Amino acid sequence: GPTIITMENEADLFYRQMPKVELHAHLNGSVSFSTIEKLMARKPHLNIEHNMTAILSGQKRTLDECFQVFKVIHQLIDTEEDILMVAKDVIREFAEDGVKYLELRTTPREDKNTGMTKRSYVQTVIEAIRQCKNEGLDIEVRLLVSVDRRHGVEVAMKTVKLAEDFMRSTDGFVVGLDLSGDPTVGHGGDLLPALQKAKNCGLKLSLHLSEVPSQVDESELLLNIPPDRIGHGTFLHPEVGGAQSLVDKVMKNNTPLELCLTSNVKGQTVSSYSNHHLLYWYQKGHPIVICTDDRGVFCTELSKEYQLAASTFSLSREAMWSLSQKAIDFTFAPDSLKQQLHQKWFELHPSLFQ
Ligand SMILES: CNc1ncnc2c1ncn2[C@@H]1O[C@H](COP(=O)(O)O)[C@@H](O)[C@H]1O
Ligand SMILES: [Zn+2]
Repeated sequence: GPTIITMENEADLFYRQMPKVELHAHLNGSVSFSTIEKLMARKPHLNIEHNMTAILSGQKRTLDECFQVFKVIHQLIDTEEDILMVAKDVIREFAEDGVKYLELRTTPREDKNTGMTKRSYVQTVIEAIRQCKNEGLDIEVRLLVSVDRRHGVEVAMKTVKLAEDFMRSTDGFVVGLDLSGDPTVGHGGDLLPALQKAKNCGLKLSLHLSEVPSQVDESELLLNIPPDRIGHGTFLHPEVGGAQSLVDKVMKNNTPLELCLTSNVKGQTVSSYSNHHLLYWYQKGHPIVICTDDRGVFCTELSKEYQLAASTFSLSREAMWSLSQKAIDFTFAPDSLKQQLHQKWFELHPSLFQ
């Protein structure tokens, strides 16, 4: 029959073709269903089903239940071979969605049974980035090493050392450190020495901050470092129980916020798309960047997040383009690469806005 191009299809295409920057993507949360299927075939004895690794559309979970999902995914991905396949698939899929610059983040894991060490884990992710580059994929990828706040300051210190070693030894692939993990466990303040050490040695810092309510004291301490970017910042502003002093600090330092709409709605820290704090910061003209967080777990795409933000807040395509272009300046990439990306955006603009 005839092909009917609906408005939705046309918008899908527009946001997929729009060049984009992804700055907040956890590797193991970004694994697509097709990759999960390959992993399940490798490990049939685990008896894992799809609804254990992803939160389908219309479904919601508590944040706590989201963290149970990561445990299942981690069971499926426990060898260097798995990591290589997963990282390559994730990079390829971001490229297919029109992402031109990707900062992946991941928590180094070791596995006594398979012989995987934290060092070989990071090495393997870097190998995947190299292979994708050699295959000519139209995407630049950099890596942030993640500190899981649940594991405490000693592990954090070791992770920082590992990140530092890789930053110095591997032609610029490792650019920073991420603080993540279940925000209801542990206190970010305990990790200050590790985060400070990372900052001092030249690693850029992206910190999950105020992802859940009642973390004013912790956020205050973390903002004093200060971080180079903030993940979520959902409960920073006074209207949601944060504090004006936190907002003032973020604004004084002009610290960009990484915002992940679907993640926050499906994890129920934000009650609906229209109540997302994107609007609060956007109206202030504060630097924000739209991200996916965990595109596999939350069943989304970066293009979809842009489309959702545009439709929820009635933002024009030019406004969305401008957001994606400004995000180039919030990357942890060197200036030369930022310039190349700006050039790419400049060249692609006419093809999207005739
Ligand atoms: C939903 N909001 C979130 N808040 C905090 N941390 C999160 C997160 N989503 C993911 N992670 C962090 O990323 C890990 C999975 O990827 P990697 O194994 O590191 O690649 C999770 O175990 C958690 O530590
Ligand atoms: Zn995150």
